[in-house]
Amino acid sequence: MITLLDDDFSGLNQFLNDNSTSKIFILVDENTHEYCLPTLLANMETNVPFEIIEIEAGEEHKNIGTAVQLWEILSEFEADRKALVINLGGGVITDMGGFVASTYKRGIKFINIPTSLLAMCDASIGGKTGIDHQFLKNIIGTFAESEQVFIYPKFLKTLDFIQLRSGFAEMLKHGLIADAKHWEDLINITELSENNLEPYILRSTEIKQDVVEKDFKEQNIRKNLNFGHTVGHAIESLYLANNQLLPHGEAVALGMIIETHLSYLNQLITEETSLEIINNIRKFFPYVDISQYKEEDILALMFNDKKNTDGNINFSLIEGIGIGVFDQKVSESKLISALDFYKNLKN
Ligand SMILES: NC(=O)c1ccc[n+]([C@@H]2O[C@H](COP(=O)([O-])OP(=O)(O)OC[C@H]3O[C@@H](n4cnc5c(N)ncnc54)[C@H](O)[C@@H]3O)[C@@H](O)[C@H]2O)c1
Ligand SMILES: O=C(O)C(=O)C[C@@H](O)[C@H](O)[C@H](O)COP(=O)(O)O
Ligand SMILES: [Zn+2]
Repeated sequence: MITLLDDDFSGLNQFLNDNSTSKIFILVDENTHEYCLPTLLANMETNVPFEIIEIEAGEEHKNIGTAVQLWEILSEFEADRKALVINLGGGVITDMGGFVASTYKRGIKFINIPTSLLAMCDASIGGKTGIDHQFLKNIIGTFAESEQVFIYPKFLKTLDFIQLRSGFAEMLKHGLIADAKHWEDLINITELSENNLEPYILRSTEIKQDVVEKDFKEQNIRKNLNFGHTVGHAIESLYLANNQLLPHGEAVALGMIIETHLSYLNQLITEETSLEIINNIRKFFPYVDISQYKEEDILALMFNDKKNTDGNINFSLIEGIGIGVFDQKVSESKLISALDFYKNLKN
């Protein structure tokens, strides 16, 4: 369940009041500690004792080392099965906090209070939790639903532009796979800002929630939400492995460009439609340099994608604006040609 929070956080307080909880653990990173926690603490009304747990910000900390630290902290504080974890942060916090909560003592309750655009529109919803391992994205994880998601759009006021744009990529994805009108609305935004984007957050959450309700464990239609991610995750992994920063959404934007071109090469969309999509994505996103990575390394990572079966890469592509299609096979030559297509966009 997704609840939009008013300034007094009454939706959250109602939840806390209705649930019998032994102790609350609020998970933050250093940024959400500084920018979001004060608002939460000023408005949260509960007699339940709470602890604040801070981890370092960034994808490079979404790993087993941090998970171990968090399990140990829960254990030191004798968190029992009636404890509640509040994940206050971006997708790293909601993925990691959800993973830790869903595995500690075989699962304790958690709620998500997303603070980045990406987490509000995508990561906090749908129960995919996880951590990266050996630079493979979300390779260890669980499907575990949060008790509730509480969205307070005003948290976006302190989010920087790069992170805002990163979340915008997932919103574009929602339009491309499920709602041509959402896509149109988004590409007509002239300047990305929290004010201009706020009206469209709700639609993205609806699209995500609707897909997840139909296929929680990603057996079929949920795979559409992975559009742009087969290539995107491979590139994100290579950046991570090389200690370079590439926000998730930028990797997804690049992935969507390449996978849109693949949709054209597989004759699912016309060249005209593919160029319309690609030009619009490029209006918002900078070129990501992938020339330093070998094609064989990119392909090897894609062969470890979670959607694959029987040694085949299963792409989630589009067969029109607003129409996702999953389990699509692509020949290796088309894949290489799509990577080359992207490299040639550099100039
Ligand atoms: N589970 C899912 O369905 C799902 C969906 C999409 C993405 N993800 C995952 O989400 C992660 C990306 O999430 P993200 O983009 O939110 O990254 P993030 O959590 O790293 O947040 C981005 C940066 O913004 C900062 N930040 C967050 N909220 C802020 C605020 N209100 N003010 C100031 N700074 C703030 C964070 O501290 C961080 O430095 C990736 O790990 C990705 O794999 C998961
Ligand atoms: O919720 C989903 O399903 C998605 O695919 C949403 C993606 O935006 C998200 O990045 C997700 O974490 C990717 O999942 P993965 O299974 O490919 O790790
Ligand atoms: Zn994503």
